[in-house]
Amino acid sequence: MSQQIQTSQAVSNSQCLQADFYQLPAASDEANYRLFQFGAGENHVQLLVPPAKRVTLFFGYRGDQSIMQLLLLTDALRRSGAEQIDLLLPYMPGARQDRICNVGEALSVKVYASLINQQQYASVSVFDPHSDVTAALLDRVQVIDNHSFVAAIAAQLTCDLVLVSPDAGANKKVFGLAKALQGMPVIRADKHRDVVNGHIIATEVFCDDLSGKTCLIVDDICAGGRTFIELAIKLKQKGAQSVILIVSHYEDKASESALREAGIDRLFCTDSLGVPIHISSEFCHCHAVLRFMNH
Ligand SMILES: O=P(O)(O)OC[C@H]1O[C@H](OP(=O)(O)OP(=O)(O)O)[C@H](O)[C@@H]1O
Repeated sequence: MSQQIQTSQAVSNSQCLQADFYQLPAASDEANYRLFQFGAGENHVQLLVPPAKRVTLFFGYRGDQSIMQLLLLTDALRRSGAEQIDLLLPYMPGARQDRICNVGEALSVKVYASLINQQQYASVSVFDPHSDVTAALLDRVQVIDNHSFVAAIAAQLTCDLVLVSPDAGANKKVFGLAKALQGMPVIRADKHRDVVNGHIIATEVFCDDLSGKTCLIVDDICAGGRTFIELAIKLKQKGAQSVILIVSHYEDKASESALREAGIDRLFCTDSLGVPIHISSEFCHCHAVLRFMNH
């Protein structure tokens, strides 16, 4: 009898420990739940099998509608018995809107963070958010830096590498990264942005000669790409042999020809915002973000 009890206890312990994995957007062969929209536009989620008590929920943000899907899926999981939900959040929405730049704006990052906090996740793991404000606002947060992502790329390159910090806001993170990469040299740069229209007015690189160097520009996100276009032009003017852009998040909006013409030779990103489709695979190498999220 005791063996029977031990066996059933062992099974129930392992069930307690084992977490089900859910992902949103759903995988093409998703069998755990279905998601659809009613005619008026509401999303609807239905679980097809009961979840384990512990669930790991990977949420790839795909616009604000996907936030609603996340809230519905979270609710469905809890109602069906999930007691502990750990959220993997490769991209924190609103992370760049971390301060009020113009009168009348919303503090977007706080709004998104409040919604996530209301879900009472056991933990929230965020990959390379724009600034420390994200970590300050989210409850039970774990920030996953870009070190292993950049290290995996740098390991494939045999040339004379330098890191380039594109602006003052990136300095702290890039110097931390340099330390993790056994003291790789850092070139600092800065840009001046008109906060009213978002245009970049000037870019400076604090270094004279980059002859023979392969410059790794490392930043959290490439949106329109103007930051990196202006910077790459300056780096090539200073003699850089090669310029490689490494961003954790890629919005898939920048023009490949504009990036190339400015002197960017390759782009590395993750699929935190989806696999880019408007850029060629010869130019852009996209890594699966889950690999770098300690999962
Ligand atoms: O591809 P782009 O359109 O040029 O945008 C990308 C840049 O924007 C963000 O910085 P941001 O200028 O918002 O930094 P800040 O918070 O320091 O103002 C990000 O960290 C990149 O540097």
